[in-house]
Amino acid sequence: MTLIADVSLRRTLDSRGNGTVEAEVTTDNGGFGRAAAPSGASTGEYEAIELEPNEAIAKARELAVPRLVGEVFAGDQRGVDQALHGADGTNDFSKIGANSAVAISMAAAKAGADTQGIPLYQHLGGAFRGRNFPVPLGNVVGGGEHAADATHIQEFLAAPVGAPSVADAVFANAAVHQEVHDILAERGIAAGKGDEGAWAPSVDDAEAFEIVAQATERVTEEFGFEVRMGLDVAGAELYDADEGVYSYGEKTRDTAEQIDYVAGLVDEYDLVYVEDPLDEDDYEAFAELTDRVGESEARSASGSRAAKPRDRTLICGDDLFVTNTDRLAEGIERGAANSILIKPNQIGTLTDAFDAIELAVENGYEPVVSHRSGETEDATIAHLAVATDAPFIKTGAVGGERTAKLNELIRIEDNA
Ligand SMILES: O=C(O)[C@@H](CO)OP(=O)(O)O
Ligand SMILES: [Mg+2]
Repeated sequence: MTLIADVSLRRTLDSRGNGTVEAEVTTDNGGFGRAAAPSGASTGEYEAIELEPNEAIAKARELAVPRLVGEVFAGDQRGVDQALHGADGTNDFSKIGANSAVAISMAAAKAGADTQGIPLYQHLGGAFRGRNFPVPLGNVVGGGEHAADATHIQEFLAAPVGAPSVADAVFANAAVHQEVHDILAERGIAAGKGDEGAWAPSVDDAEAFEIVAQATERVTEEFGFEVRMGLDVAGAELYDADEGVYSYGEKTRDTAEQIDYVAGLVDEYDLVYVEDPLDEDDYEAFAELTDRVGESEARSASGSRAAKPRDRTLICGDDLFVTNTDRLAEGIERGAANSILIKPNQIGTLTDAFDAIELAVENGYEPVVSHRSGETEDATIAHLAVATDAPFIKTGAVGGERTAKLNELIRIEDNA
């Protein structure tokens, strides 16, 4: 049986050098799972609450562990996650910390898979998953909250939508990352890297667009399949609510101008994906932009999810939805966005993340599974993306904590 026999928690390092929560779950028949919580920098205002790691660990030991050990089966993910909610008692995990909750939730899932001797994606998604793979969105240039003195737009993403396999896609993104470096060198621009391994040159956004467009064109040619471009604008970080404007250094844009600006970028750079183009409270502006650029002819004609996401521009809500079904339901109601970013630690458990994905898919919203800027070697999100048939995964292009997920996707593809 998969009855949980032990839950242990410790403080470990994340990729930024901050502490995080790592959980280990063992079952009475020897199943084992280990997982660690990631952490954001450009966090949404409505995310579940992350506590200081030692505090989160102490609270989880006191309140959650007794409800799990000898009480719940690791293979029963909803049971595990219900116990975590019961132990916490709030709607934002502010009592035990979303970092403790998500680490335990993911470790239990791995223990559940381990006892059955099957891969995690199969435990979470069932026997028929593993044929489709998500397109990896790779951050190749960035700034915002992830790097000082770099671009205002937080992430310029490579999107290898034409790749015949996930392995080809992963290598294409790494090649775009290298091309960007070469182009920067050709232009005599020095650049360090931001939190997610993307180049963080001190250039304006217009030059970054030029550079990334050139790099994706070169790689498209070299690899022989289409590599497009995407963005995470992280609009809430640019938005000044008092003034009602988006600030790009000296240059500001009001909401109507921001919508025009992003719609113009979609056309000019044939963007396949735009995340958080607007403020996290502005459902209306999201709806207006989605109306303008979110639908393609292919999608309108079929009206179903069967239309490939690459046929239209995904307008994705990250800080807007924070993986929360209530916020997503409001977005669906108001026609805001056509895609949702899925970050398990934003909501605290895998069950909540699954419920958000299910609601999204039922309503024609594409789920995009995502890492955080502060990461660990944990590769659960690779399995989550395959388990849910997500069309995209956003998990960087290079760097050990990023390649942990990318290489896991290659392994899954190889063995599936
Ligand atoms: O905004 C985002 O989408 C993420 C990950 O790229 O950043 P952070 O983890 O800092 O919120
Ligand atoms: Mg984001």
